[in-house]
Amino acid sequence: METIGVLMTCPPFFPYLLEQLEKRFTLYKLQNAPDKTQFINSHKNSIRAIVGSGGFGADAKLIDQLPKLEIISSHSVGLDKVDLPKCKEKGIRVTNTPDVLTDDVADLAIGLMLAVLRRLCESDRYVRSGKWKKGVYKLTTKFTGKSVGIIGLGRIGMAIAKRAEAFSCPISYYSRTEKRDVKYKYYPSVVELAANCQILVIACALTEETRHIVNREVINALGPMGVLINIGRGPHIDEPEMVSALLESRLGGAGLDVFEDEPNVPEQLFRLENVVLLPHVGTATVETRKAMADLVVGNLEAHFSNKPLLTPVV
Ligand SMILES: O=CC(=O)O
Repeated sequence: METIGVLMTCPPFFPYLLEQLEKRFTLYKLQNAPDKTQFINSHKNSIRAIVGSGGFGADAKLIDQLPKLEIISSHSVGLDKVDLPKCKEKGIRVTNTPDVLTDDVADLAIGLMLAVLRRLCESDRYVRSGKWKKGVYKLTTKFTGKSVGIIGLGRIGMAIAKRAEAFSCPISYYSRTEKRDVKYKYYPSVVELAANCQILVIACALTEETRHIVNREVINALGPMGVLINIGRGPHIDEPEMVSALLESRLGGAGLDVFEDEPNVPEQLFRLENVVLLPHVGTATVETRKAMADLVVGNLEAHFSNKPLLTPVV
């Protein structure tokens, strides 16, 4: 294969992906460039592909700057950082990494439910700080049997439902339309879903329609005993509203893997023990990140050898 220029818009965070790309392509690492505009200008005629991630994609401005761009291969399932309409308009192909990460993200959602209700992080801190020697730890809340409401019943939402069922949790969901072949209870609005579950999980894609899908009204419907879990994207939640609700005890707790302005997390949350905060690690296992990297590279190889893409979106 001739040497093809690939622009990596995400930080070179995963050595395996880097190695695989560098073996096959001429890699331009945008995050390492001191002057990004100048960097793009000097390489724009060589760049035929972009590799991005959940946090770093390609906006309309970047796409327009690259006259030879043919494909964007994202190391993520979420494509909210890629301007999809622009890609469609210009005939640029887009791929993501679905399926291989579903288990990890669903596992983490259940982990967050357990961590919030059973106070796993706080009780760990209790032992480490020596407080156990002075007295037993307080009682927590049972997880088994809690009703779980899922926003978005796609691949990840279904995998969460399956796991929660094993904990005898009644499952309900919200999605744009009711799913025909699903036995879980459907609510046509997120407020109704929140009012009828004890744990509300966000598992949908981030789009203009789902931005702030969890707003003040939804949070109030979930209520002071309710727990909010987010393994989707930060902007799914109106974050200041969630922070106020937690501070005012209008919301029972939260397990959050994602935030509106990562890696900045509202510091008021740091002192709340009913909140568990993770640094966007839903897919961050060695096994899954490798499988995602293989898909990123596989899609590029398929495209540049005129074969069908492995996981096309556009
Ligand atoms: O955030 C991770 C992903 O979209 O894969």
